[in-house]
Amino acid sequence: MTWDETDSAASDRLVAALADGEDRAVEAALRPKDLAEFVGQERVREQLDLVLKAARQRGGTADHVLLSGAPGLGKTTLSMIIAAEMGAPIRITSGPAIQHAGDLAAILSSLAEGEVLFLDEIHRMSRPAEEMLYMAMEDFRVDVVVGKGPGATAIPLELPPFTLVGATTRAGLLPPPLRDRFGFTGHMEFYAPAELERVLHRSARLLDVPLDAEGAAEIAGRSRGTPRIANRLLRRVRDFAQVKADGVVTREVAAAALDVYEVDGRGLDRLDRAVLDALLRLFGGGPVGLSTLAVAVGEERETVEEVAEPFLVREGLLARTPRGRIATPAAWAHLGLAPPQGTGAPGQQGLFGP
Ligand SMILES: Nc1ncnc2c1ncn2[C@@H]1O[C@H](COP(=O)(O)OP(=O)(O)OP(=O)(O)O)[C@@H](O)[C@H]1O
Ligand SMILES: [Mg+2]
Repeated sequence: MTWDETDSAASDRLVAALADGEDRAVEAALRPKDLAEFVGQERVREQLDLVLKAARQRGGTADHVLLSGAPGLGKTTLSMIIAAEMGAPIRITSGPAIQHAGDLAAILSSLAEGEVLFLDEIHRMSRPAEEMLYMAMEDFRVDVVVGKGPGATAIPLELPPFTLVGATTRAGLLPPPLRDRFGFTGHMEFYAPAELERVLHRSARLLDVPLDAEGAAEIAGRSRGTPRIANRLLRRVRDFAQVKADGVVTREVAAAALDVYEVDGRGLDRLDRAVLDALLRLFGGGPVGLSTLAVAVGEERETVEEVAEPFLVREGLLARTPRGRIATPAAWAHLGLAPPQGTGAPGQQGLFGP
């Protein structure tokens, strides 16, 4: 099971990073339309701005762009911005949608000059399609194979210059020859709270939700560094503000709403807290094996490992060690528990300083 699949299995979570049905319905409306409107990612934005400006000055087509980063950080949004900034049309497809090289040939041969081809989940393309893509990216040419067996012939087909924008949540899975053919790679980072506050104010304006500065800060702190999650939490808080308060999203309203949805002050949900709680209360902070921990929480091993742990590790609450999972001092503090006397649980001595 891949990380993407487990995350989608758990995508009913309010803090899931992958898009759910409601997200897809509203995201188009919330997408920034140009680079200036795109919040954060300063480095990627600045570099991309140069790439696009230079291409425009030359009157040519922009280099191929690879965007990598966790779900919900703005890869699709940025691909559309690239097309808009170039004044070019965009064609959208994805790795899993391209089963055969012929599917890709059909798309490539119908591109207009300068068109942006957005290839989402590019790491999930089939091998033959990938090989066809190498040549298309480099030489703007494909070989279309006609016929079968010994009589088969390859007919070269010239393509108009186009810009490939590839997106991937797992850049490490891309074969190097593919990665090397991108002129520019932008790695998207998780967003700082102040950036998420800007995303939230912008979305609130578009959705006509009265949101004050402290309300935005409260939601931002619970959004796991991810604009998609911030926008989703904003919608739930809006419901609460409308039904239980006077419609205005203040710090109190946001906190009360997200407490109802069991998303805590740091963005942990019920599953995340259950894992930490078991680790601390039942196993004294560890080390404990993954399987044992999963049984204690009543979840599958994979769910704990792929769904809950990545964020806990990122937050510095849990560490994976060869001897098992251990809680950090921050985990004890977060659940309001006192660590065992001394330097921590057996086996943890010296791991976190004196
Ligand atoms: N920098 C940003 N500024 C404002 N809003 C953003 C930004 N990045 C993302 N968003 C918002 O977050 C939502 C999710 O972004 P997007 O769909 O581009 O993510 P993604 O990286 O393509 O995710 P996935 O990996 O699941 O395809 C969009 O609705 C968009 O409005
Ligand atoms: Mg996307």
